[in-house]
Amino acid sequence: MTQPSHLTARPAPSLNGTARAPGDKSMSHRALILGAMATGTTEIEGLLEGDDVLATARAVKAFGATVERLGVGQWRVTGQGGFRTPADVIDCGNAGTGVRLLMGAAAGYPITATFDGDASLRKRPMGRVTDHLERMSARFDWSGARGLLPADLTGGSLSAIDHVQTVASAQVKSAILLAGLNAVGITTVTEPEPSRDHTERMLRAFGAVVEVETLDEGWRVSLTGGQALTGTGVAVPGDPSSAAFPLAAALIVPGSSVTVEGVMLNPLRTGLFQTWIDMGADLTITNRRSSGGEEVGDITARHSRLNGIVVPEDRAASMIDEYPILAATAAFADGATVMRGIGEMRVKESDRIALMAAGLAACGVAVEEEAEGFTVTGSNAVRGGATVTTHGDHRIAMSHLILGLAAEQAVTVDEPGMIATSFPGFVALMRGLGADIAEA
Ligand SMILES: O=C(O)C1=C[C@@H](OP(=O)(O)O)[C@@H](O)[C@H](O)C1
Ligand SMILES: C=C(OP(=O)(O)O)C(=O)O
Repeated sequence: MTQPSHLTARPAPSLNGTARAPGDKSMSHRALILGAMATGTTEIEGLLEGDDVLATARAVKAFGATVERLGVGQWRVTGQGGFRTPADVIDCGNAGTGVRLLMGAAAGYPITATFDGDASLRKRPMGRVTDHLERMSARFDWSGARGLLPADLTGGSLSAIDHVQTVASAQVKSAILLAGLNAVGITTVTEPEPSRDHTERMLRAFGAVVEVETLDEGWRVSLTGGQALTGTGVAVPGDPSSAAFPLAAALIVPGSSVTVEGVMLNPLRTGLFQTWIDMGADLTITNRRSSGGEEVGDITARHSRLNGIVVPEDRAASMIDEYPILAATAAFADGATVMRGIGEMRVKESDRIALMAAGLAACGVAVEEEAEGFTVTGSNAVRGGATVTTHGDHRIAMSHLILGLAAEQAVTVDEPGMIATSFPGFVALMRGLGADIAEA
């Protein structure tokens, strides 16, 4: 199927209805990778069938696991208790999580592998992971610039390290812990604020012992090397980072009420929802339950008058992927929404601070960019009427399309095919709620 070159969102009268969030991307990558490292069978339900995760599924198959798709979101991974040298380059596509976690996992085995990705992934810093894997004795050779893909790994014979992070990163933490599983000694990662803990939780579900110590600031996670994983069942709940888009639309389009069911409520992922509540959003969570080792619930958002706030900087790790959509909703708030301490946004699929600032400004929104953040001053009438360059970043595309639903004039985005990396059903889901999003 050919992808449209552009998508346009037109002002919507109101959005109403109930939808289900797609499976969580972070957990989907981890379920496939741990399933492949384990011995035995891992049955996964609710796997996100987005391009990022499908690249990881192909990667773990290349590393020797048997990977079967049993039905929609239902996958079976049969692991060999280790990785073997793959025949081809491991192409992780657009996925930072995929490549960094796979590098960590693969580093623990006596194999070689070449990792690569698309043009965006080739620009993202890998040294934040590979420098530490090298300290553990893995070797990386770079055919181009050091620290940028493609990279050739020679793994095996690792020693544990004690790593103290200055910026919380679940990808760095996870890569080191996955390598640490096959290292000699106790591997420890200390974070200034806790980042998402799906790796730790899932490792325990696969039978590993992972210790967590709460510190005055942040926490310390450790595991002893030489632990074997055993395949298990994984139920992947809905992705809060994707649920954010239809919920945002409901908050800013007058007359709207939207419920998203089955959203994961891990407290290390819900910073955006708390921030919206702090801004005065009418957001209610019902039907809280436990599923697959995570709390999930149904979230209803109704159109709300939002007030700008200063977002606490120590919340950044719990909503790092959500600042683009927060900025889009802040464009409709009374006053300024100040977002700081988020320099990490500049090294995602794009420089998200620069692209949000440019896209919002093109839509007539007052925005001030800083080195490590930005401030959006809202208004109850956002002009829209722009074509926004996304640099192939799914969250930049979706955030501007949502803004277009509530603006005075339509908003168009380029490279909309990239939305499928994290949210392949985005357009259909939004149309089901009454949104007018179509090929430009
Ligand atoms: O571990 C993960 O699944 C993720 C961690 C975050 O990245 P960092 O670890 O770089 O903060 C986040 O931005 C990414 O989308 C998913
Ligand atoms: C940053 C993201 O993903 P990744 O780092 O896996 O590419 C994201 O999904 O917003």
